[in-house]
Amino acid sequence: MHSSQDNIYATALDKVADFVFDDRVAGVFSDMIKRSVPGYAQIVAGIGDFAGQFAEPNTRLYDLGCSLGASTLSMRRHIAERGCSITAVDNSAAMIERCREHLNAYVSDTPVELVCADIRDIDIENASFVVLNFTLQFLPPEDRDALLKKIYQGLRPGGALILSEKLRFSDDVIQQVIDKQHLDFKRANGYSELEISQKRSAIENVMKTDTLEIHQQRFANAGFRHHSVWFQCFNFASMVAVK
Ligand SMILES: Nc1ncnc2c1ncn2[C@@H]1O[C@H](C[S@+](CC[C@H]([NH3+])C(=O)[O-])CC(=O)[O-])[C@@H](O)[C@H]1O
Ligand SMILES: O=C(O)C(=O)Cc1ccccc1
Repeated sequence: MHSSQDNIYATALDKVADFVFDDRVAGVFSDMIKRSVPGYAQIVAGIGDFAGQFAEPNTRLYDLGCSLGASTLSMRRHIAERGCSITAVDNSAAMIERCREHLNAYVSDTPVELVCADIRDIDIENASFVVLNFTLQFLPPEDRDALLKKIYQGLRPGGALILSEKLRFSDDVIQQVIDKQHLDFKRANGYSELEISQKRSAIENVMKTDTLEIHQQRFANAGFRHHSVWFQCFNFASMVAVK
């Protein structure tokens, strides 16, 4: 197992294709997400702490859009209850393959079921804890409400959902000043202007961000009466919702 530096957008491309989670991206993903998402490490650590708080004996925990398994590993380290299992799902075969290697590199009493599937097609049952760590933003916007409803239905009373997302701001001035902070974060992490702009073109059609207000409305529509942002750095936020 090795992780390489992300230089996917370092050379000028004639045409920037839509971003996909293929083998090439999977191979550099740890580096890419750390250098692109401010607060990522703190959020993943927090997900582990929340898992420790919400895991109930003989229940399931879900990591939806698990990529290389960072959130699953963090959850697994904090589960002290008996009879828990984690279901980690991603529809990228390249991610699932590498995720399996990461999980096998550590020992744990908590079993992980790794599923290569679309999170819109899986059943969610007997869940004490569900994680969507930067995954909902990749679903077509019209499919997001149904997924949150399915999660709410699959959660046990007192169970929780963690939803982390890149936010968009309806106020244009705020959008611009906070986006500048994110761009500076990427520059400080060694991304060139070319890399930043080509990546931006690659994700603009596949990652449609919502405002915080839309997320709050979606939680309420799904049935969640308790929800709050628990972490935010610039335009990246993580929310907790409790059934
Ligand atoms: N419909 C879908 N069904 C299943 N998987 C999907 C779908 N759409 C996208 N994905 C998967 O969601 C993941 C999003 S990355 C999550 C990071 C991780 N949670 C982490 O804590 O490190 C976030 C990012 O790249 O910004 C990718 O692995 C996709 O293949
Ligand atoms: O890179 C960015 O600018 C982002 O907004 C976040 C991101 C991180 C990893 C894959 C896709 C998007």
